[in-house]
Amino acid sequence: MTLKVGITGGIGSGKSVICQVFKLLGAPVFEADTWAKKLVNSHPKIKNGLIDCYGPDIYSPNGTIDRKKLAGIIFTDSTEMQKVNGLIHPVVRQEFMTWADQRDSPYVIHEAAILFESGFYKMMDYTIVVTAPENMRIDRVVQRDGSTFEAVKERINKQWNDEQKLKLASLEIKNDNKTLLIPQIIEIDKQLKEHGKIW
Ligand SMILES: CC(C)(COP(=O)(O)OP(=O)(O)OC[C@H]1O[C@@H](n2cnc3c(N)ncnc32)[C@H](O)[C@@H]1O)[C@@H](O)C(=O)NCCC(=O)NCCS
Ligand SMILES: Nc1ncnc2c1ncn2[C@@H]1O[C@H](COP(=O)(O)OP(=O)(O)OP(=O)(O)O)[C@@H](O)[C@H]1O
Repeated sequence: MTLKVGITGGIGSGKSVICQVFKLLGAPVFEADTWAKKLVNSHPKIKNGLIDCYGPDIYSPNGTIDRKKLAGIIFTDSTEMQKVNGLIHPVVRQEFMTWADQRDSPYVIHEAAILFESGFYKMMDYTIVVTAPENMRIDRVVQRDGSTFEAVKERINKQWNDEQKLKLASLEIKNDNKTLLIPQIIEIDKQLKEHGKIW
């Protein structure tokens, strides 16, 4: 049976970098956010649902989502966010299950920024939280995206904190520039491949 391993972490924690290493070790990685963004533009159930809620102008004339409009709706009103997530998440979940069933690998990775918040974690055999000190995360995102300190801080304030995530997680990967990163990843990969479990 293919094990399902969920990886999450706050903005700038290093989820994507770590998933790249898992990919190099041969693990298939499902990037939930990338899939969700693709499905918003292509899946009839989501498209019809969003149009029913917000009118046809939520899509541009070429059929792609108006990101600014949707972001304006969901990031200012948590009820609307729940409604939109209620349309998107069941479809992403279904796509993930189908995708995972088709992979020939001892384990697969599900990378999601909101693994716990969305309840996706319940479908995983193991969950990993990537952690790093807040200031380091902010510095990384400022460097990566050219965002301001304040803008990153605002995002952080809207996400669950590490303590909340770690309470539900099976494991932590420390990406704090103090603990060696690659050996932590190699050890998890080895446990999964050789023993079909993480400790
Ligand atoms: C709402 C959209 C158009 C906003 O685009 P924009 O480029 O302004 O922002 P971006 O994509 O960088 O997201 C900003 C941050 O919000 C988080 N976020 C995005 N969508 C959601 C959501 N539905 N629920 C909670 N957090 C979300 C992202 O993880 C990220 O940290 C876009 O994020 C989108 O299409 N979201 C739907 C995809 C989705 O639900 N992703 C969540 C993971 S399954
Ligand atoms: N150990 C590290 N050493 C140096 N740079 C790092 C390290 N980990 C991550 N980075 C850099 O920090 C930035 C943030 O990392 P990454 O994009 O992987 O984070 P993320 O958790 O996926 O963020 P987001 O939630 O915003 O998608 C990237 O530019 C990445 O290259």
